[in-house]
Amino acid sequence: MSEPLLQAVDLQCERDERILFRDLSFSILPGTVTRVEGPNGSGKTTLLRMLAGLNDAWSGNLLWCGKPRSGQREEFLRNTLYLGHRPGIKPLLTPLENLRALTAGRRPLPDPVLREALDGTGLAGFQDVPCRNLSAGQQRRVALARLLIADEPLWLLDEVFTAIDSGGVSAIEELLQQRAREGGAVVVTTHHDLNLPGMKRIVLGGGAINEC
Ligand SMILES: Nc1ncnc2c1ncn2[C@@H]1O[C@H](COP(=O)(O)OP(=O)(O)OP(=O)(O)O)[C@@H](O)[C@H]1O
Repeated sequence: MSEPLLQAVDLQCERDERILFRDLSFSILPGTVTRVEGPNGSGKTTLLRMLAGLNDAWSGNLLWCGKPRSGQREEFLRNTLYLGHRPGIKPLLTPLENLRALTAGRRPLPDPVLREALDGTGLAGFQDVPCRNLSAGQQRRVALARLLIADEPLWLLDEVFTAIDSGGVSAIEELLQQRAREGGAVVVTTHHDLNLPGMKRIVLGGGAINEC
């Protein structure tokens, strides 16, 4: 069996003196899609932000490729794509300008590549329109265009299906499976009825359970 990309050991997180989860252990293996499930407020976003290195209020251990993540933060960040539950789009910028800004710090790409990614998310004809004039689903699609050009092996995706129509959801499902087929791994939270073949689950709320 291949080595996990990410391993969580005995994670515990408390919010306002309430334990969200404890003794939570799981492995994220290459070639897998894992869904984090649980009711509103059970800690899905909190867990994803912990995994992404955006929240330090937790205890336990996280290993990246078998070694403590704390000692290899830059390596971890370089290999991880996190999309939060807000699209993170600047309303005054166009989709193209937003995508340029979102990718510039990591892997600057030429405009034709960015335009192709925006086309691929159904934004042909809207690439130069300020995002404030786009619908909620179109704004989400600007953020999702990153998935078409991402080379990070680990994707952490929080509620990225919000405001996306059924055709768009199917296209994203295919991208997640493609990342897994390519040897990457995806951890996703969603209230959508996502049911991919072989999908792993981490279930929060009422005592955390995991199946991976
Ligand atoms: N910065 C914060 N400070 C204090 N409590 C917080 C903070 N962020 C979240 N919480 C609390 O932690 C709990 C879990 O929140 P979280 O957003 O992780 O849940 P969730 O499972 O993603 O919910 P939803 O399905 O509604 O998106 C909630 O009770 C929330 O109020």
